[in-house]
Amino acid sequence: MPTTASAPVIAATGLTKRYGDFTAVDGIDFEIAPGEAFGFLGPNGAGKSTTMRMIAATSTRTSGELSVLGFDPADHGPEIRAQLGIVPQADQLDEELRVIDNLIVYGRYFGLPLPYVRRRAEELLEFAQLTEKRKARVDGLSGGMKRRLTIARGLINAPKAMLLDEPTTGLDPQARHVLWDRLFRLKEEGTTLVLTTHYMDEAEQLCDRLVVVDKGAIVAEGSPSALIRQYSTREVLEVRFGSARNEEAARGIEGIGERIEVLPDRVLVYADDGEAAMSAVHDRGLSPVTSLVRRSSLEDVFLRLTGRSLVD
Ligand SMILES: Nc1ncnc2c1ncn2[C@@H]1O[C@H](COP(=O)(O)OP(=O)(O)OP(=O)(O)O)[C@@H](O)[C@H]1O
Repeated sequence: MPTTASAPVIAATGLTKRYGDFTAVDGIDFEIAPGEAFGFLGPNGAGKSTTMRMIAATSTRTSGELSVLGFDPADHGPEIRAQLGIVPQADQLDEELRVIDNLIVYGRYFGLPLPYVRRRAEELLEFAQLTEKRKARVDGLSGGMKRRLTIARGLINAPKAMLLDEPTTGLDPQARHVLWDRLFRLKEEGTTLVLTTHYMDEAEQLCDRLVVVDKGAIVAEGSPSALIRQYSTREVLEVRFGSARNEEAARGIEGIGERIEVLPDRVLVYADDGEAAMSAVHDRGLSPVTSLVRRSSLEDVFLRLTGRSLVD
């Protein structure tokens, strides 16, 4: 049955994917509302791409329930794919074709009429800030431009939801910001965005709500700010004593703030007031080589929940 305005765009219950004995996605539950920007945040291998492939009906689930735009992907793959915009992890552009022709050829796959596809392709080039490159061959574009073209291509069929698998992995900081700006605009226009990422800043920038995934399971769910409030302190003091001395120094810091994490290169002191924690460290006669106070982030949430960093 097609979806209604208030029904979730995507809903999963006990969604599971096994490859032989290995469970890549382990009974996850989530619901994504229309117009929401929803993220799967987790490290490499957490099962994010597998989940995206099940949503896009390009991989079958082993068990559980999944509804995408009101359809079951097991039976309605083509109907689902016709209404989704898909941005895979690796750009699959036709490198030898010109920029504009990549959009036109892709639009024709959907059986859309040529005059419509031509008009829409021009609009999307404008959106992707690639109008000046419309006649360039794809193999001459930068990584950021290729990503934007892949996003434009995913929008050719005016999708009800965009699936973006690690949209900015491999891009330099400036290209990431340009891309975030474009995705932010889509979000403002009300497009449902479903994205995977292992970058906490990307999740914080773009997601209204996210699930933190680890080893195929969801370990927490909420808005970025709610997750930070629930699982971390307001601020974090980062102190470095030199790699051989961090463990020993951490013992001297014990009792300051709410919690301490010792990483190979630094000690994190979780405290609502980071400056006060820094004074307390100095009062104990400890003098770190470097110290800084920052706000808590989703990286801290992940560390708290799993004991590991998002990016190795
Ligand atoms: N076709 C497959 N056969 C066997 N194992 C697979 C297959 N596809 C994925 N896996 C395994 O399932 C786990 C989850 O992979 P998945 O690609 O979904 O993770 P991910 O969170 O998207 O990470 P990445 O960003 O590295 O893609 C990994 O351990 C991966 O090796």
